[in-house]
Amino acid sequence: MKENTKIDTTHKVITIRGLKKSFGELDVLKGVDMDLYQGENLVVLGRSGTGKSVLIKIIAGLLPPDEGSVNVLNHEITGIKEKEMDALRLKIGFSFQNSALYDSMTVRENLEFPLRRHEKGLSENEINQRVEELLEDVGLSQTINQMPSQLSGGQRKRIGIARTLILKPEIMLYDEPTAGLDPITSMDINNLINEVQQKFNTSSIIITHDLTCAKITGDRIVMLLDGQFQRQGTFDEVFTTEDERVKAFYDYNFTD
Ligand SMILES: Nc1ncnc2c1ncn2[C@@H]1O[C@H](COP(=O)(O)OP(=O)(O)OP(=O)(O)O)[C@@H](O)[C@H]1O
Repeated sequence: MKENTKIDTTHKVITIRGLKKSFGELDVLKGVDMDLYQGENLVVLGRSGTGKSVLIKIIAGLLPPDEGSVNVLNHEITGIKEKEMDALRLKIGFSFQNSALYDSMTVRENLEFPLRRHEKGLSENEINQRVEELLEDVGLSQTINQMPSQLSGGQRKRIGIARTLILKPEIMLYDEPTAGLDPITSMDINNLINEVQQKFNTSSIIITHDLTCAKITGDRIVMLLDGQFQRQGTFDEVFTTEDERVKAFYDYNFTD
């Protein structure tokens, strides 16, 4: 069970009602309702192809919903104007499954990049300070002048998350944060996700099929099955069920 989280259940940062999304004949999301509270880590679990990535791409304004309401930080994103969405996107940190660093840039340059692009008024001193502070926060100050090719997979992932954090997002979206990492490195990333929650007071959605990640990072878990959220609660609540689809997911996946 997680401790020390500062969740404000009176303040929703995302509210989704009746969200539907299809691709041609394929109905992926068939009426999803979801809330994300201020300061919460919400884990979305589901098998491959159930629409987890589609869900967070809709939240990030990268895919349009077909039906329903998606409210993010008090902006309804159905039919939102591109300019308003661009401004909103800056408050959403999206850590992609394969979020690649720029190979030809050092760690410092990788972290400077979003700042130079989106916060044009900053002095060189301020840029240096933001980069150095953030590297310290993610425990990788020593890598500042290294190239991505010189980092381990876990370090690259950490720097990728740091690059997302540098714009101080209010919401973090993590798409399969532990995919392709060994169990020890995965645990390192799980811990980082919790540290980010505590230090930056972000609200996060973590999509994963890694149950260890779900258990460690999730204040609340929702399970996407057949296009809808079928189970939600704490980790133990979600898996205390006779639903064979949920039990199968647990038995196959969990190694603790
Ligand atoms: N832009 C798109 N065009 C057509 N089909 C799409 C598109 N994006 C996603 N899909 C389909 O929607 C379904 C859900 O995809 P999604 O990537 O959300 O799955 P997922 O739950 O994230 O799976 P995984 O765990 O494998 O990443 C898949 O069948 C996928 O092929």
